[in-house]
Amino acid sequence: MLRGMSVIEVSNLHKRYRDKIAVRDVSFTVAEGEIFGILGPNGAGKTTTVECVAGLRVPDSGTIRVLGKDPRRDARQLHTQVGVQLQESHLPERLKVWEALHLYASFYPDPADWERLIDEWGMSEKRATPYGKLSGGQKQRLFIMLALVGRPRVVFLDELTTGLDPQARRETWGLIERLRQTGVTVVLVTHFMEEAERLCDRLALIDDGAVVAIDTPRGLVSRMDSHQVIRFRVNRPFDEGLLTAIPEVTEVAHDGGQVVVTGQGDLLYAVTAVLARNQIVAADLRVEQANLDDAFVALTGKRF
Ligand SMILES: Nc1ncnc2c1ncn2[C@@H]1O[C@H](COP(=O)(O)OP(=O)(O)OP(=O)(O)O)[C@@H](O)[C@H]1O
Repeated sequence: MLRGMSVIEVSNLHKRYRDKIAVRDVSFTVAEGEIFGILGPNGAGKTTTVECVAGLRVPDSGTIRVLGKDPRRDARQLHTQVGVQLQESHLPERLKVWEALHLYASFYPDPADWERLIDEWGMSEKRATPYGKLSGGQKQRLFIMLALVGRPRVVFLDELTTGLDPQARRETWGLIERLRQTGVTVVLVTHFMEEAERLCDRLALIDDGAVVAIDTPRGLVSRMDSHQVIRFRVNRPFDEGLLTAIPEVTEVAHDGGQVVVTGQGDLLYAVTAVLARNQIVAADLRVEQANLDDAFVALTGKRF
């Protein structure tokens, strides 16, 4: 869903490193206030794309506008409006949380009140803790705060939750959802489907340096709605022809003791009606809903 004007416009981005084409042809726009995900497997070209858009790398061709400006030519003007948290960021081990924020705040003419940021991001108790003593999740919080201390309008977050345990990852997701409420536009690079599904308003699926699809998570998954899977166990042997004769059914298979029926349309109703009519009891019945994983596989023919 587009909420406002485009704050990022990328057209036909291309970038190679010597003989390796990292980004073949990437185009997308990001609207103000969106959380826009760039999702793809390792090596797909996500980081290179974001580094070009953030003005940290020079593309070989293509055009990029961030808040109407060129990230390289207008770097000085954009500096105060764009916050970046890069993959595998590091700080000196002994630098304390407050010192890092104090230092970063000094880079901006009109920084956020970083004492308040510390409170808002639940780091008051860690205020005087050195970077090297923070947990993975706390380090990520600090990096988000550092990306926000210049009061940016656009924030790039690259692989924010990679390396975090599931609980810390979920906590970080909660924090990013809070970012949404501040109205800041977020570009989130990730290779976690679940993360993209939960957080992003829209997503660009990237594979092998090119955009495969751009849509809302729901929109991407709904492309898969024509493909449903039902699993169940039966109380007695039965004639499979009963199921294959159903127009909605495309395939009937077995997985261990389970019957696995694939099909489309109102598959669940059609299958359960036939089973009931034939006095077959379906136990442990489960409908598998398509997710982003399935969408990615269907769109690229690959698994993450
Ligand atoms: N500085 C570089 N020099 C040469 N090749 C590079 C460089 N940086 C990236 N690459 C290659 O370009 C391709 C795209 O890399 P990129 O880091 O943009 O992908 P990614 O989708 O962010 O992957 P990951 O999730 O692993 O970070 C990869 O094949 C990578 O090996």
